[in-house]
This record gives sequence, C-alpha cells and structure tokens, in this order.
Amino acid sequence: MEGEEGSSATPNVKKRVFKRICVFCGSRAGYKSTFSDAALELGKLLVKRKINLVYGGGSVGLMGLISQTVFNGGCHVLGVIPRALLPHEISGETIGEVKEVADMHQRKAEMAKNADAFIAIPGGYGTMEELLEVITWSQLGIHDKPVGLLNVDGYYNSLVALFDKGVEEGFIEDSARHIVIIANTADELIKKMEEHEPVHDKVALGQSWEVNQLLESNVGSPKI
Ligand SMILES: C/C(=C\CNc1ncnc2c1ncn2[C@@H]1O[C@H](COP(=O)(O)O)[C@@H](O)[C@H]1O)CO
Repeated sequence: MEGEEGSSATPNVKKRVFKRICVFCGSRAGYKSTFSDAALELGKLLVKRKINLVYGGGSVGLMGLISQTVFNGGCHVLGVIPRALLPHEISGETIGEVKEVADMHQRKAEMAKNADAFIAIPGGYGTMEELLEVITWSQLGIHDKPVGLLNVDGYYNSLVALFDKGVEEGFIEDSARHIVIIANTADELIKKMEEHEPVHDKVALGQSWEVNQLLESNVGSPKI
C-alpha cells in the first residue's frame, strides 16, 4: 500500500507515514483571510511533520503561500508545471525543484506519481478538477493513495452535498463516497488520512494500469 509504514498506538491499526503530499489549491487567494491562513497552517504542518510538497508550480495565490512556507521550512518542494504556464507573468516565480511538462494531463499524472497522498484546499475549477480526477482514479483502482479535502470555512459544503446527492440518486457507490476524507483543519485532516484504510483492493482494473502508464500514453493530448 502506498505511503503505509509504521504502526500506531492501537494494535493492528497501521498508520500511513507520508513523505510527499500533493496539494491542489487556488491560483488565487480568495477573498477571505481564512483561506490564506489555512494554506499557511497546512504548509507549517507539513514542515513540522517533515513532509515534502508536490504542487502545480509557481507562486500565485494559495499555491505561492503554501510552497513558500514549505520551502522556507526546509522541506523539498516539487512544482510540476506545463510549459505554457511557465512564463513568470502567468504563474509567478518558481520555487524549489521545477519539473516542466508538456501539458495539463502530464502534469496531473506526474504530480500523482510523485506523491503518496493528495490534499485539496480551497481553489477554483483547476483545484476542483484535480481533486475529482484523483478521486476518480481511486474509484477505478488506479491508486489507493488517500485523498483529503480541507473544507476551510465550509467552502466545499456544496461540493460535498453534491457528492451525497450522487449517492442518493444512484450515481456514486456508497463505498466510493468515502474515498474523499474531509476535515475542517489541516491537523485533523492529516490524522484522518494517516488512519485511512484503502477503499478497494489495489488496482481493480488490472495490475498493469498505473499512473506511470497514463503518463506514457499521453502522446497526442492537447498541449495546454
Ligand atoms: C490563469 C491563472 C493562473 C495560472 N497560473 C497557474 N499556475 C500554476 N498552476 C495553475 C495555474 N492555474 C491553475 N493551476 C493548476 O490548477 C490548480 C489551481 O487552479 P484554480 O482554478 O486556481 O483552482 C493548481 O493546483 C494548479 O495545479 C489565473 O487564475
């Protein structure tokens, strides 16, 4: 199981130990200071726990706040950024290690490959799309890495309600609804993610379908 090592105080309950977490977050900071505060708090918590950061690269919005905090705290920061977004005027200063990729699809596969868990904090379409993609990949059995949602100030209440509606209306399996781990604070979220049991036996769709292969099969996708 990815990210699983060590054991907790409770016998027979193995806790995952995260080395690298991929954070999806807004390229804007949002209007409320609570969003920036949450990005800073999560960044500090990663540093305290010596967890490295994988993210979308650049320094705009909440992406800049979290990456700077983790970098200043001495942890490794890997920014994965498509060539088209690399110009300074689009994504701002780069920080830490920067991996330039061909397009958005390759970026997501690369971010997934380099992390042992995912956390989405408030953001816009980009963040939501990244979150939903890793939930979908988990549902399909492509990975069993924990997916966390930091619901700062109830920002994601409507999205969570939509997930519940999906279950109620028969579009989402109850078990798949539990792929996403939700908490209001970074500390609570990481603790829950450490204790999270995989939703499925790894790779429901066949051992060979890995994120690595998604990366390789990326030829011909739109260059954005
Ligand atoms: C178009 C704008 C900013 C573009 N700059 C970005 N730089 C790096 N990564 C980005 C950028 N925009 C989106 N991303 C990725 O999506 C997520 C944030 O998107 P959101 O729509 O702001 O939530 C983030 O995790 C990145 O991986 C001006 O908005």
